[in-house]
Amino acid sequence: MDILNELGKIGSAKQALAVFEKQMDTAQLGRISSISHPEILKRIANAVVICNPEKIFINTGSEADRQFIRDLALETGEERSLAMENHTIHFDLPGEQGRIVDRTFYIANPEDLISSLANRMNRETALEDIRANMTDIMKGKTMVVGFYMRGPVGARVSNPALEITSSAYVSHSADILYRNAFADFDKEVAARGHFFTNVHSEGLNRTKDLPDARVFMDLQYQTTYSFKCTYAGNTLLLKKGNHRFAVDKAVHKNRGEELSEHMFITGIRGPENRVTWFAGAAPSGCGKTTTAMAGDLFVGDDLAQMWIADDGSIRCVNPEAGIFGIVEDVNQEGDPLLMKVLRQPGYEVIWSNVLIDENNIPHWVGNLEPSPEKGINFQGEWHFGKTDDTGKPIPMSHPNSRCTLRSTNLENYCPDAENPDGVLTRIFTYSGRDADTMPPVWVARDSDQGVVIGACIVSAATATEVGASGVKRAPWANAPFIPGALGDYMDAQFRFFGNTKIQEQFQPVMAGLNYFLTDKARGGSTSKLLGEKKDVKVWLAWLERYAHKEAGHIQTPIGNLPLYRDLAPLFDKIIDKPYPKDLYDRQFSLYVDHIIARIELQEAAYAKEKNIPGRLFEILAHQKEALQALKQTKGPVILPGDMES
Ligand SMILES: Nc1nc2c(ncn2[C@@H]2O[C@H](COP(=O)(O)OP(=O)(O)O)[C@@H](O)[C@H]2O)c(=O)[nH]1
Ligand SMILES: C=C(OP(=O)(O)O)C(=O)O
Ligand SMILES: [Mn+2]
Repeated sequence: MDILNELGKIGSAKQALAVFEKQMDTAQLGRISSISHPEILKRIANAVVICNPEKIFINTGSEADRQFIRDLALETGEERSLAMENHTIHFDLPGEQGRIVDRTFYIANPEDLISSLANRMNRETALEDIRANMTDIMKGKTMVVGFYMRGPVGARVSNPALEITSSAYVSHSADILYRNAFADFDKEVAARGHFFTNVHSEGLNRTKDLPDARVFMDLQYQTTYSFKCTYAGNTLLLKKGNHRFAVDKAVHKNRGEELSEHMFITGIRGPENRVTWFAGAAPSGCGKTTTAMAGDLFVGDDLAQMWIADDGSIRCVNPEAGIFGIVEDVNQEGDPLLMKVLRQPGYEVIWSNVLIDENNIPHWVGNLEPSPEKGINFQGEWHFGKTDDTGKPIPMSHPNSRCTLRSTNLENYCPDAENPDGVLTRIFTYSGRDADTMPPVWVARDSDQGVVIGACIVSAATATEVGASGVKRAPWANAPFIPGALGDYMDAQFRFFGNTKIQEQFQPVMAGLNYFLTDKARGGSTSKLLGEKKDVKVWLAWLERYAHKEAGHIQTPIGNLPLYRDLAPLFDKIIDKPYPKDLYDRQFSLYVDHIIARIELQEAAYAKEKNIPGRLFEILAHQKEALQALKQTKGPVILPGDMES
């Protein structure tokens, strides 16, 4: 039972056109008449019948249409203009500053296998919930219908998707973050035989309605429903809602041939101007944007869809075309290229949940600029020293404050982002907020070990999820977006990276990265990090040299570690920074008991899941055994030099 159709009852293109004739003016009717695919017309018409908007706007992606949407966002009060031309501020309710994981559900039939890490709701219950909340929800509002491609037009893994929303902020964001494909949409849908549908309304946008807010994903009908919320992670379901559909497709339809990952895509220039492409996973708020921006050639900062091309190489495309990035700690020191877009004129930026001062200038925590004493932020009036109900100081900006901007505005933007053949990707990284265990970089000896690195990411919670806390497992940094069983997803990883179609010269180099190791965990007394943001460039450069067999390594039970004599010159040349040997020793010593505890944590957790490939347990057992043997001879803390052969 398709909920959209069940509630809207529009079963044919003819009925859909009758709805449009009744509800649209001639200009909009003219626009929709260029769409002929009956399924597209039906889904839009059903959404119209259910939500009952006062007006409908078909967004063709023209400059005039973009301007209409920008103006609408100001008119509805969802956005407000700032001092810098083309900059606006949007605030989400204080209680909805991140993804509302507890109110996010997969719509499932009893027989459907849904990830043990996700919420499910049966179809009948979801139907009633959507009926109760979305009927007439757009009364008095303008519904904007947008037609997008998630990925370059013509790319093998790109997916067409509709974004239907009463929020001008959401459609404004969609137009910055995705490729408007109104002109190609009909053709692309016909060629691919599918498209995704997203229906959203913020409703009355009141705190008291937040308990009723929902994010639903219907895998069977590739449709999302979102209501009574505004945060883009909950509402712009072209992003994580449709990412879940793409993951499902990669795992269940094209297993071993395709993957859909929570990864940045960036290129590093190595010696003689060669370009080596990276894709890397990190949980939300753990460094994807930062790493993508550290690259010389930017393609994406959050999502990657990949496939094995006919030449036996792995190709990646970004389903998105912009950044919805965290601004906390973004500053001139660590992020000069992002700062240019944020602080210099000439770019379009939607800010969210930062502090706006009396001169209409945005400010945020960690910008290393002088801070105002007062202003307006995510919780209303703010002044320095203001505390919440519990007496805790309220920060100037919410830790999940964001900026929304187009990739083409970035100085390191690479036009290959639009290449339907993707970028030939050699290096895959996995990272999390790991304060005390893993070194800054280590490389798997083969693809199976690489898959295990991804499976074993552990990370501290961030402000990107409402109510999250503690240190948790974060498999592939993609777990929140894996609809089905983890065992199937893992099997897809082994089959993809181990696919015999991948040619020898294109074999993936798979590595762990950790930017968050602390001084305290390595014998110091402070919680300061043992590195800084700009070091990211060095870790990437070292991996680049390693992939081209121009850097040596130390073999260890967890994988290969860099040599001091390769790193020190890279620190000097790339970021002009001394790299003392004792810092290297602290960063790359193996704290064996910590690592073994991590392995045991993974073994215990995966033992509880069904159908986990045995390969994972073999590799973990082997690592544990080798670590125990090493501990016998070298002790519990092993200097990298003590493992050199
Ligand atoms: N100190 C430090 N902070 C980092 C580093 N990488 C990311 N961050 C901070 O961690 C937060 C999240 O990073 P971001 O790259 O936006 O994460 P994403 O959500 O995965 O894209 C931001 O506040 C960054 O400034 C790093 O290498 N060092
Ligand atoms: C908005 C998101 O992206 P990011 O990984 O940048 O936090 C998210 O995953 O919720
Ligand atoms: Mn990000």
